[in-house]
Amino acid sequence: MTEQRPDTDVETTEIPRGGYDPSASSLTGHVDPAVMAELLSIRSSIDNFDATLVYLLAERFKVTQRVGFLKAQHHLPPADPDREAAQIARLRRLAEEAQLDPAFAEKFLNFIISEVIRHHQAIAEDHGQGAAPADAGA
Ligand SMILES: O=C(O)C(=O)C[C@]1(C(=O)O)C=C[C@@H](O)C=C1
Repeated sequence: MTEQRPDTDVETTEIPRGGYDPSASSLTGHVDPAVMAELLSIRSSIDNFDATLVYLLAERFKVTQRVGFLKAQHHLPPADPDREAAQIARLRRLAEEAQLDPAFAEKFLNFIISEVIRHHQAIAEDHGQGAAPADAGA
């Protein structure tokens, strides 16, 4: 027997759970309805990509948190500049192959890595040892 969902669970408006309105736009009323319909259709794909990015980033931060704990336990410095240089060179190459601006790929990776390093430093401080200097352990 299939379980009945309570009435309160049933979506009664066009705005889905979480209050997100995929049709929110400053262009409403200013654009031909057919153009608006095409725009909304393309935007639904953008929404899927953005959701995927969030999930991917969440998973990346989960694994880098493990690195943060490992580094803190073994008194290793939060940043590894040689590793970063290798990652950036690789991502720039991949970006070129994918017709993505390599400068953007580099900026994006640097942005993520600097946040990871901040997290590593916080983990190290929670372990009561503070952040190790960048060249320590080299
Ligand atoms: O691989 C590491 O050592 C990490 O700490 C992860 C990571 C990354 O986010 O990829 C972050 C900081 C380091 O400078 C290099 C790489």
